[in-house]
Amino acid sequence: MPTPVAGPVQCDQLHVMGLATGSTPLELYKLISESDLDFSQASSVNLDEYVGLKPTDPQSYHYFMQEHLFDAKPFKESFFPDGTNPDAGAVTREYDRILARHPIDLQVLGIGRNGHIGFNEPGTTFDSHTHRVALTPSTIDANARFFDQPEQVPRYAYTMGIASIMAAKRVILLAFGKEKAAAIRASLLGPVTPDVPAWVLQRHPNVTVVLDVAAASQF
Ligand SMILES: N[C@@H]1[C@@H](O)[C@H](O)[C@@H](COP(=O)(O)O)O[C@@H]1O
Repeated sequence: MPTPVAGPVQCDQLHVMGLATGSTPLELYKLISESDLDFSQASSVNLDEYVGLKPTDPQSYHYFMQEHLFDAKPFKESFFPDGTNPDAGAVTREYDRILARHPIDLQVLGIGRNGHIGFNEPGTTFDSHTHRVALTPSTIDANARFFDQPEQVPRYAYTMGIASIMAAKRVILLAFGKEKAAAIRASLLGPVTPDVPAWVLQRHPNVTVVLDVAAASQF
């Protein structure tokens, strides 16, 4: 019988984790929080952040990550695009520099109902790096459930680009629920089109897709 290893488990292969927000990765973050995994020597980079929200704002993605993962599993360092800085050029250049210094070993991804990844909305070019986006009505509507009033949903966000996501060594795409089924089918089986940003993952050499039955219901 192998002797159980006591104490925290270092993830030797994971120096940099790319992290996503939204309801989809919540269960994953809960499992990690309750595990013996130790990320204190690893870095994290988040996909995106709303423009105009401070890290202390409960609706910010920074706050979300603190609450759902970092309080239980602190990383050595965690990065987000600076949502408080309205100078998009400065924010995106700085985040691209951070990403260049922190190549992602494993990127966690959810997917929007319209096939967006991060906040790369339909039509985003596959060679895009960090940029500022105007959120589509569909995304504003989908994310309104996290806000008291729909008009509180920020209209802009900073997001890693599609090329930034594709540079990750490995990707794990999670999708749960029937409202994701059409986007999943179009992404995994559909023809190439920037209208479904997640389609680009068909070109990535190392993607794991985790679906529940409802999200897989259109295969
Ligand atoms: N920027 C995030 C995405 O990274 C996330 O994948 C998507 C889906 O969210 P949910 O998992 O709540 O359906 O929401 C937001 O738009």
